[in-house]
Amino acid sequence: MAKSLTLNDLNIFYGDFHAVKDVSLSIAPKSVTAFIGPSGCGKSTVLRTLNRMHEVTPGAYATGEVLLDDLNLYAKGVDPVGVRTTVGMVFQRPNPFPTMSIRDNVVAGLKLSGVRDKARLDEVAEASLRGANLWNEVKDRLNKPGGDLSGGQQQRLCIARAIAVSPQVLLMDEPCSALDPISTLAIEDLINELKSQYTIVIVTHNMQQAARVSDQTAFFNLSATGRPGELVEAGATNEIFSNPTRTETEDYISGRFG
Ligand SMILES: Nc1ncnc2c1ncn2[C@@H]1O[C@H](COP(=O)(O)OP(=O)(O)OP(=O)(O)O)[C@@H](O)[C@H]1O
Repeated sequence: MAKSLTLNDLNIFYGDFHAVKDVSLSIAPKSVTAFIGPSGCGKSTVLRTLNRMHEVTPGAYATGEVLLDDLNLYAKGVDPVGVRTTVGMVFQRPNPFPTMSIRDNVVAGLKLSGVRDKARLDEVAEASLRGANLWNEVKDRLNKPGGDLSGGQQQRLCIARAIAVSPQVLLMDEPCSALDPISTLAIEDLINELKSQYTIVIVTHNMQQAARVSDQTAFFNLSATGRPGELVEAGATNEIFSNPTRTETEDYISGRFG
């Protein structure tokens, strides 16, 4: 079941460095939200706090709340490993285990959590590969290494791996930046299909991509180097692109800076 995310007064730090300031944002279930903004404004940092990946960096921490429906992911007693299963992540560069088979790549998370039944693993591998629009291309070579696939196929394999553990939210950090235009369109089509089941948040530098795939756009900026990044405005993507409230949003979207 896809869930909502609510960020309340989120402040994010790397040791002494205040990287992102006072972010409050609501993300509806089964929607796609795009994070846009110039380099260094904190898009990836905010994304990583949504599944507690951020705190893997030594000295990094966040204050405020991230609610998954009603559950505060930062409440005492919440297991960050469990959070990362519920809120899955796909990275900029496809990162399958290169020598592991395609099938085993998809079910790696399930195996780690103790599932051993072969029929069950085969079933999840097929469903996840179908869900990632990769099944037809790989069904005859499931035992070949994941590293043999093209870049676009590897990224869809990583999406299959992320959905195999039945997450409620999918985070994508510039998932197309290492891909050619045709593979990029395949991933965008896939995002459109996945949002019927998952809540999706995507960081992108590509304005057309944000306009094509997202329902909501959040524009981040920073007032000067060394200052924390801030959420300037968020709203329905067609509004943000056609009629932004703030001049800096308009300047960024129209390519006047960033
Ligand atoms: N591991 C880290 N340790 C210390 N500072 C970091 C770390 N990761 C990011 N930062 C700093 O936090 C700020 C926000 O970085 P972040 O990568 O989130 O920005 P971004 O908007 O995603 O940038 P880009 O579009 O270039 O990927 C930057 O000043 C960056 O240097």
